[in-house]
Amino acid sequence: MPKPLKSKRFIYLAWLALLLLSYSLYTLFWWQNQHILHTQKHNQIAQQIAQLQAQADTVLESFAAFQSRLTLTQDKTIRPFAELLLKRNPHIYCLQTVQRVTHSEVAGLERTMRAAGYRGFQVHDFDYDKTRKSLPLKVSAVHFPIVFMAPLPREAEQVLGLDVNAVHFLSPQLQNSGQQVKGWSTGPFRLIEGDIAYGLTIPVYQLGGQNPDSSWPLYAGLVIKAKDIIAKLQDFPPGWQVRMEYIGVANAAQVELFNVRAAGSLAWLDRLLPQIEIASPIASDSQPFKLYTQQQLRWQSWLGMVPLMMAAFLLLVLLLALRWQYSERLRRITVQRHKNQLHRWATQDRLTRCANRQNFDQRMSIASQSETPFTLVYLDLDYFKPINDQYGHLAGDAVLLEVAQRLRRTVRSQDLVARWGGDEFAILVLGLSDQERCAALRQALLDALAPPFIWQAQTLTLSASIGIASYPAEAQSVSELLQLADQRMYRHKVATRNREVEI
Ligand SMILES: Nc1nc2c(ncn2[C@@H]2O[C@H](COP(=O)(O)OP(=O)(O)OP(=O)(O)O)[C@@H](O)[C@H]2O)c(=O)[nH]1
Repeated sequence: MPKPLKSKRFIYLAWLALLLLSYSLYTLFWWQNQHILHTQKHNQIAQQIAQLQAQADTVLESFAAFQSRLTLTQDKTIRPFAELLLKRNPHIYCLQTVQRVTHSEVAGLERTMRAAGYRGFQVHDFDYDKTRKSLPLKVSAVHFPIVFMAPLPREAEQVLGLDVNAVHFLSPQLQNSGQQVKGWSTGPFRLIEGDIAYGLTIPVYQLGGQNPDSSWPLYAGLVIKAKDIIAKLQDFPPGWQVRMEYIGVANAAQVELFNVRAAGSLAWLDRLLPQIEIASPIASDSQPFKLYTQQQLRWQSWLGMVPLMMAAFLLLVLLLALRWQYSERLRRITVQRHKNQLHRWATQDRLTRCANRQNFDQRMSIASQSETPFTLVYLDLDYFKPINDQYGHLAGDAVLLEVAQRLRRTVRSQDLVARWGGDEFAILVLGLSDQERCAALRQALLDALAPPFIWQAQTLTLSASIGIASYPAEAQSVSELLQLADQRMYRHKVATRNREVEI
């Protein structure tokens, strides 16, 4: 049959569509979830870096405050303090002081430092030659020698007094530092040993010190290696890439501080999935950096929740199947109830719930065809019309219902009581044919109707005329039987009337 096949195909398609929809929703939910998780992790990293920056600022400020009470030649006092600070903040690579001197003052500074105990003190250029030896000092108006405070480099004699004048990342700020009162960060630069680092510098307000040319003569500085920042960050899950860029000056020579990928390889299938990318500035006045995080999404995380999803889907299917089965059962029950009702309406009288005339006719023909002897009792209520007229139709209905119940109570369960129409009833009594028993039945019926019926505090008297005829003893056919019973009932009615008239 083409119809069920079509609807079956529709059901399969509907399920497929539902499955696809569920997986699409699941993927959307997963994407959202991954985005939230990524944002949380990104913020966590940004917060960790901001904390390191705040620590670096504090260290530098305390170092500068300490230095403000001392001169550079008193570095024997400064150095232990600087070492202590570094011990407590291992992510800081080194602490240093930077002095601003004019070209003519360089020789004087070298003399003072040598006299203070640094016999090899000499101001060099910042750059090294191929053998890693410092280059001689270039001639320029102002120099910025660096004195390393902690840790003390191995070749201290050689390193002490390096000049940062030529250093692209520091020089411009130092030159203009007359206006600077706050600390500032350098862009990223490569240390001599190859690591990427960045520096922080802050003017030292020397108490009672000289300030000959309105520029700050002394600065405190520190250096942080990028890899020390990375070491402080938590491990990144596979598929992650974290990058930090300097955003302080637009034309900085090097902007990237670090760019790390998480360990662990990705499956080639993962590359089919999209990536999540977030960028945010790191909140710090002196250290303008921007953090970028990128994550290659992985099938592994997508599959992670699939069993749960499958379970939810199967549960849904199960619930729908149960619901369908339940509604199918409900539908069948409703159809059956409907059929029963239709059957009742076809065979029963609506008011009295007795059999109706068609049903009664059918039962009589069945009995006559199977040659079962039976008796027909035909009963017509007396003076029913006046009840209707006097008390109304509702009273008449109540009387008809009461009569039907009394008749049913009087006969056996296998006998059939029917409402013939109006105020007429018929009873089919199977197997009854002898005269005496018929007379007894008539009397029983009259007795059943005899008690008065109380309707809304009104006492109503019930009586009926009864005609009885037996098949096949007294009639050859059903119609003959009906006629005979009717005649006898009528005769009974007339006789009753005459008696009443006589009385
Ligand atoms: N309340 C009610 N009245 C009905 C119903 N069907 C028929 N009747 C009424 O029953 C009455 C029957 O008429 P009759 O048989 O002449 O009334 P009756 O007073 O019993 O007359 P007799 O048989 O000569 O005693 C009519 O007035 C009909 O309107 C019904 O379903 N409900």
